Amino acid sequence: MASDSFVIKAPCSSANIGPGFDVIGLALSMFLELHVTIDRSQPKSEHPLNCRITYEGDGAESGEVPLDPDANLITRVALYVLRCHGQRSFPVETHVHIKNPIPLGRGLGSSGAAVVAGVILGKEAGQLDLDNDRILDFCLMIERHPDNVGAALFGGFIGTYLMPLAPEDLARKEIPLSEVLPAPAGGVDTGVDPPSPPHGIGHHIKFPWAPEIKAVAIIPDFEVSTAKARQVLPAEYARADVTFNLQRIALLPVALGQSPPDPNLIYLAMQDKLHQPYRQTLIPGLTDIVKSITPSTQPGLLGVCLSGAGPTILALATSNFEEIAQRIMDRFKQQDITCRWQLLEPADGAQVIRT
Ligand SMILES: Nc1ncnc2c1ncn2[C@@H]1O[C@H](COP(=O)(O)OP(=O)(O)O)[C@@H](O)[C@H]1O
Ligand SMILES: N[C@@H](CCOP(=O)(O)O)C(=O)O
Repeated sequence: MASDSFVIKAPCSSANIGPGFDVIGLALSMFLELHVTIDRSQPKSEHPLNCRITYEGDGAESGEVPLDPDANLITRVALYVLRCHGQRSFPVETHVHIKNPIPLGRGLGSSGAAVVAGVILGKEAGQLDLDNDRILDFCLMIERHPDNVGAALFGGFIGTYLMPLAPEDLARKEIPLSEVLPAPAGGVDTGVDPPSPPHGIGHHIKFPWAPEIKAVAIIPDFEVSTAKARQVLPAEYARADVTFNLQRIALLPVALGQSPPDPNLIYLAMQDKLHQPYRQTLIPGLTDIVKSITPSTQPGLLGVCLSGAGPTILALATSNFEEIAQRIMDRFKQQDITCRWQLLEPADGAQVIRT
């Protein structure tokens, strides 16, 4: 086909949902879109790596998202996929228009959606035969915790897990990120082939979700990078804290699938001792905010947790969404933090729409 035009759509996600650190992910109804046109009839391109990027959405005014194809996360990921298949650059002439409403660095999986969309962009641009399991392998070479990319790729409410790999595959999977996505080279191809992912790194299982449960995202006006929010976590945990989370993670998927939902069970099942207490250092008042409302003090509320690595707070509820959001925003206000809120619901996974 001489020219091709399509939209890649990937949802945002809320990871962990309390006790499910690096395991549980929930795809939600806010979507990154890549509007792509490829004109293969052009003899050559004026753009580095044959790709022009335009961007609208979160961070557009601050210029936080680079428009160089070897600096932008989405196109770097796509180039990684292309180069693993012997293609050194995008086809002449590729235009990627990014529409991104997902707030950057807020714990709603903007990077997970970007990585999933980037791998699919590489697949489509390179006309590659990659199924979703293989797409997940590529995603996991970049975003190494599977909860966000799993949710963005497969959609819905999921549990994710990594498989034990043979030693040579493990070494390949643990290759430093700088070798998978080399530092921006100013459009110059270093000619070095990147390491291809081992097969079957990660998998997922879908959990049921009771239709009356909605997600209220309370989004503070500051960023916390996921990398920084992982650095504050301890290397080791007390056995009692691990047991506490195991007991709750065994309840969570059952509790959120039951209709009608049991608010007290869900509230209990969303407690965590493995990541939220430590992230309080980056999110002022976090522990108090998470504990500030319960189903007995707020009708409609089911549970509250940190969304991903934060700073967004996720409240699951069946009604009174605005009141719940306002109560949490008031708590943040006591810390001089302003927020906005958005009502979201579970979403399907990434898709390609031909235009
Ligand atoms: N649509 C996008 N286009 C390009 N880069 C993006 C996009 N979305 C996210 N990123 C990159 O990912 C970073 C945020 O990732 P991260 O710290 O993991 O936070 P989160 O995934 O919780 O939003 C951004 O600063 C940016 O570098
Ligand atoms: N399990 C990860 C999830 C990070 O999610 P993000 O949306 O903040 O990128 C973690 O808790 O670090």
